[in-house]
Amino acid sequence: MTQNREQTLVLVKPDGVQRGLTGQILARIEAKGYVVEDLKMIVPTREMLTQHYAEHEGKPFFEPLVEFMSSGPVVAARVSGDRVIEGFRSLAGSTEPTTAAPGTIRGDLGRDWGEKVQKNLVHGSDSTESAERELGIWFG
Ligand SMILES: Nc1ncnc2c1ncn2[C@@H]1O[C@H](COP(=O)(O)OP(=O)(O)OP(=O)(O)O)[C@@H](O)[C@H]1O
Repeated sequence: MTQNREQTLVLVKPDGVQRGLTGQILARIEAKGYVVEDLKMIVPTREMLTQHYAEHEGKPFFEPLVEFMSSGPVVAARVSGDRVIEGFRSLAGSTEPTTAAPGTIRGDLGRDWGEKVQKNLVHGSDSTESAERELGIWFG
């Protein structure tokens, strides 16, 4: 059997923390068998977010996204497991919470609020390269 143990960065965004969903979100990660290796709650700086969302700089939702992400505490988790990068993204569901599949974090717990940014509760790294880069930003 191929082993592919990886690490990923999971963020519970300010909407998830503010709505008191951190415990439920972490419970889903653990229930699937992934391991929370490190955990912290911080209000991210604009500098961290500009690095984190570098690929979106210049897009119309970039400014509202940085504002939203720095509007309150975020819970950052370093999570490990075999194929955890794609596994967590599958658990999170697609970007738009209104249409994310039921059974996923975004599909079950999220919706649209008529705002400029999709408040979609969580972030998960999308590749091993992104995970390494993002874990450096959030955990140093
Ligand atoms: N078209 C859009 N309008 C408003 N907000 C958006 C839009 N696209 C993305 N966002 C916001 O920017 C974030 C980053 O976009 P990205 O395309 O990387 O989404 P994702 O990979 O599904 O989510 P994440 O990277 O947060 O896991 C999204 O999670 C969402 O909060």
